[in-house]
Amino acid sequence: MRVAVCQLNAREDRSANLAMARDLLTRAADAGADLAVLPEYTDYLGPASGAPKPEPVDGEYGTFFADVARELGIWVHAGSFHETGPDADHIYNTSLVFNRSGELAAAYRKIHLYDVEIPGKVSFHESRTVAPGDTPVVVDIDGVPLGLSICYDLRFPELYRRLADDGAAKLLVVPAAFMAHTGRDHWEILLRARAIENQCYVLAAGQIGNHEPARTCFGRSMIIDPWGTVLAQAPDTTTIAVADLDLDRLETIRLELPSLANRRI
Ligand SMILES: O=C(O)CCC(=O)C(=O)O
Repeated sequence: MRVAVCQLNAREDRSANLAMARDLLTRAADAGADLAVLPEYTDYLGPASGAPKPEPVDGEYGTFFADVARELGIWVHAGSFHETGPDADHIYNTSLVFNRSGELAAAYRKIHLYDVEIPGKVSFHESRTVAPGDTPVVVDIDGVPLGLSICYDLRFPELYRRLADDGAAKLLVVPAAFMAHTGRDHWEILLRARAIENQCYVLAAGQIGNHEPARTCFGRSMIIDPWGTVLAQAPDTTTIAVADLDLDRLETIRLELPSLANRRI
């Protein structure tokens, strides 16, 4: 299976963001990818005051990526978008996955919300405008189980253990808009830890660069194997990173170093 992670800089112009995403997905398909992954909030990353009107899963955002998946004939993980929430003040931060025919294969609502106060560095209160999801999701991609998560979820290993355990996930996906301040020290180490401890491939697609009013995203989108080795990493620009996943290698690692089987629960 060949996979691609797409790295982009979404801003306030939703049509421009979608056009950029389509361009990267096309590049991924041209490179022979079976599955391509977009970052968190591919629809819009800008001031809360200009945020797009939230939509249902089958709204414009979903329809756009369903069409792209069908046209390109690849699996598309459409990052995340502003989904209609449970009340007027809250949306859901939701990922959608489309199969090669453009059918919706899965939807996942971000469970862990980024409520952080690091004086002078990060002040973020996601739960003021976003309601948490409550359901871990694993989706079958051409016979390979893919576990879903979004950005801050990365800090909660119990979610990934559940995806790998109950869901039998072999791939874990992390669409993100990871802050540069925390990303510098935590992004790669957390991604590689999730890969090693769950003996899974990890596909991490991040936003890159500045977004109004005051957010800088770390980028460094990467694909990691179950041994924790980085197979591909995007440079600091709008681009894709591509890697071939070897499921036999995953089984060999699980057989030779059976840490999942050696657990004492
Ligand atoms: O966990 C972090 O440091 C960043 C998380 C984040 O930016 C997000 O969830 O939007």
